[in-house]
Amino acid sequence: MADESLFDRLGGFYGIAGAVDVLVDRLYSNASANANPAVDKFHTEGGHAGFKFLVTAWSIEETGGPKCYPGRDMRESHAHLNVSEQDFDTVRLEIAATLSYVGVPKQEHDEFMAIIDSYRDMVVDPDKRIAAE
Ligand code: HEM
Repeated sequence: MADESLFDRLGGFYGIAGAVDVLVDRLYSNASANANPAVDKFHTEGGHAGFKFLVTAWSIEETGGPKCYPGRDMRESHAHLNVSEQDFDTVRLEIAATLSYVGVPKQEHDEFMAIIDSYRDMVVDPDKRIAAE
């Protein structure tokens, strides 16, 4: 139904948790993401299951599901990572590829990617931000 939330249209808890399961596995072994030493360190130290939980809860809340995200805000949780525009594009590409891989239709794909893009300025380090033309 057109008035269903994005959360519902993505398959609710099970659909979102399933997509994040695939996404985080891909990110942990993504050589381009791990070219950022701070990201590589986090991935090497583990915390795989907890990270999947936080990204799942964030995605549930952002797409109109129940308020259940207990983590830090996006600026605070990425401040120490020196994320460049290129780093963001790497993660963005994995998110888009994962949505495609798990079969999310175009409408829902575009809506979810618009949410991701709205956080770019909070995640990219202010010193590495490339001003929009
Ligand atoms: C809009 C895009 C992004 C979303 C929605 C997102 C989501 C999240 C969430 C929910 C957390 C957990 C926050 C917490 O610990 O309380 C987190 C942490 C983290 N994110 Fe992201 N992230 C995004 C972009 C990125 C990018 C571009 C990178 C790397 C280039 C990245 C790498 C990490 C790492 C390494 C952590 C763990 C930091 C730590 O606890 O030390 N994220 N992210």
